[in-house]
Amino acid sequence: MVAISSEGGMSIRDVGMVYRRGEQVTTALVGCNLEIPAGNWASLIGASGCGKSTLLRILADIVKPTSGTALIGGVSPAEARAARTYALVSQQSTMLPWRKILANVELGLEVAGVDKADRRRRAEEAIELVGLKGFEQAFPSELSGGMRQRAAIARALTLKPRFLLMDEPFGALDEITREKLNFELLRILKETSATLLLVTHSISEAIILSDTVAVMSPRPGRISHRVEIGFGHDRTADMRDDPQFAAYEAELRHALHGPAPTARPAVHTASTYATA
Ligand SMILES: Nc1ncnc2c1ncn2[C@@H]1O[C@H](COP(=O)(O)OP(=O)(O)OP(=O)(O)O)[C@@H](O)[C@H]1O
Repeated sequence: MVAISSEGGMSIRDVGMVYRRGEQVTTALVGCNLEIPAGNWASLIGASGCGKSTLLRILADIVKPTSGTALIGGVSPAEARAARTYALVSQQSTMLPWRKILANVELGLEVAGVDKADRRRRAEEAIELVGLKGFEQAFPSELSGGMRQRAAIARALTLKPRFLLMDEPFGALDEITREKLNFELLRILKETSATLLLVTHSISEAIILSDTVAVMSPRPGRISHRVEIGFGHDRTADMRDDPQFAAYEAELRHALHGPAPTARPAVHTASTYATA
């Protein structure tokens, strides 16, 4: 059973987004609705350009919706940003190349004005949580892509965010590293009780990391389908062997691409079976 706290989760209500650049007008989102209770994990999947990142950027207060309301912990994204209740991790999360990993992980705390001893302690804790202990004094260029992404997650975790907004955080990684980080993220989510909204192109990643997978229709994007993933929060790699996992995959594939083409029935004629 998934514990749901009463603190307030994330809420997207009737959100629309129109981008205007000179003459060019792009309707990215229309009438989007999504409720993510506190402590729950949700993913957004959908065709390229359907507005997944736009929804995430609205919650992260990077862009303002042209209509509707977004709430994060019961307050506007701007208020949540000021209160530092959420952290954003994206595929392009960058590490400053001239700073060692520890100093990079401390960066958010430094900007927040946290004193040196406290930020060192919290950065070390986060580094341990993501499994990078021993690499505090390495430069980003000395780490693999997966390790750098873990460092980006550690940096996000130092602020102890109640909400994690993740935009294709593992998109640039190979399959094996990606799966490993999926399960590390699950452990971290359980330990921190954070509420997650993840954008991903991977159906299996969405199932592994979510209580709810929201499917978006092609542009203009809206939430067209939702699948509740009933695996609870005690998940192990074995979940992929559960027949229910395949059923969720099929349902999501169907929601994304329509029904799978049925194989053309083989036509057997007398000559098919003719023997010489
Ligand atoms: N800053 C912007 N100015 C103008 N148009 C934009 C801007 N950002 C996104 N768009 C447009 O809005 C639509 C949705 O883009 P968005 O990046 O949200 O989609 P997405 O589903 O995240 O795509 P992908 O899966 O390819 O990353 C696209 O048509 C895109 O061109």
